[in-house]
Amino acid sequence: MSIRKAPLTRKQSRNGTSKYVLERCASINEYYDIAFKVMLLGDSSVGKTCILLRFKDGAFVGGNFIATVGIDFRNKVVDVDNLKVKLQIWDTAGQERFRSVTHAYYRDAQALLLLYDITNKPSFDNIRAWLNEVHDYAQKDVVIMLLGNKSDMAAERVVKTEDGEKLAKEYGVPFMETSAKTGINVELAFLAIAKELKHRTTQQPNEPKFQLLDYIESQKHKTGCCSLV
Ligand SMILES: Nc1nc2c(ncn2[C@@H]2O[C@H](COP(=O)(O)OP(=O)(O)OP(=O)(O)O)[C@@H](O)[C@H]2O)c(=O)[nH]1
Repeated sequence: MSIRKAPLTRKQSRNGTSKYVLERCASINEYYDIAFKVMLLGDSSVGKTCILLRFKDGAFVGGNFIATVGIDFRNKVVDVDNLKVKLQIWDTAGQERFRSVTHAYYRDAQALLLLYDITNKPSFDNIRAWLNEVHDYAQKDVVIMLLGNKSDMAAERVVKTEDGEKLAKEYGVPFMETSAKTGINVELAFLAIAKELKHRTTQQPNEPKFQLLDYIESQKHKTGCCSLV
């Protein structure tokens, strides 16, 4: 196995924004062109681990709930416009007692997926507190996406789709409802993030900016009226 191109890696600039430079990859075992770090955040039991495992392995690992201790990660390489994009996805513990551990990782993340559970109102109400943490600890130009998970549990829903949309609009971030159980919108969420990060990195000055919200909308129309929510 060989590396097709030198991967791009992030360099932190003084004003807190990130820049990417071409660097030779040391390992010959990793077949990718660009690598990004993505973090999953949200209250305990909203489904962060299940969303990650659904994306990584294409399966729902439900059943007994085992809370994440500290932090864990998985890699997945996806194709974006003929480039191999490696997403290193950090799964954080939602429990309060691990917060100081996870804060240390925010700074390295280029994207954050912020989850709540549509059957758990406090997990939605806490999104504002999570966004405050993001503001305090993450890079200024970090890509954020809001996900309302467990959309398969319609009978137990307590957070309306419109409330998720409204909150996302208020903060200017994309929003989708997902289900780690059925898999709906899980791949799309990660692919949209990968596309956004790839375009930010490789965009030429004369190229039009990639529109993340428009991309998500267009995928929604491709796959039917309600596939994103
Ligand atoms: N029905 C349904 N159940 C889900 C879904 N996602 C997760 N669950 C269940 O919710 C519980 C918690 O899921 P986890 O993925 O472990 O939650 P977490 O956010 O990683 O929790 P912490 O590790 O404590 O932060 C488990 O019992 C899962 O089976 C989903 O989309 N639908």
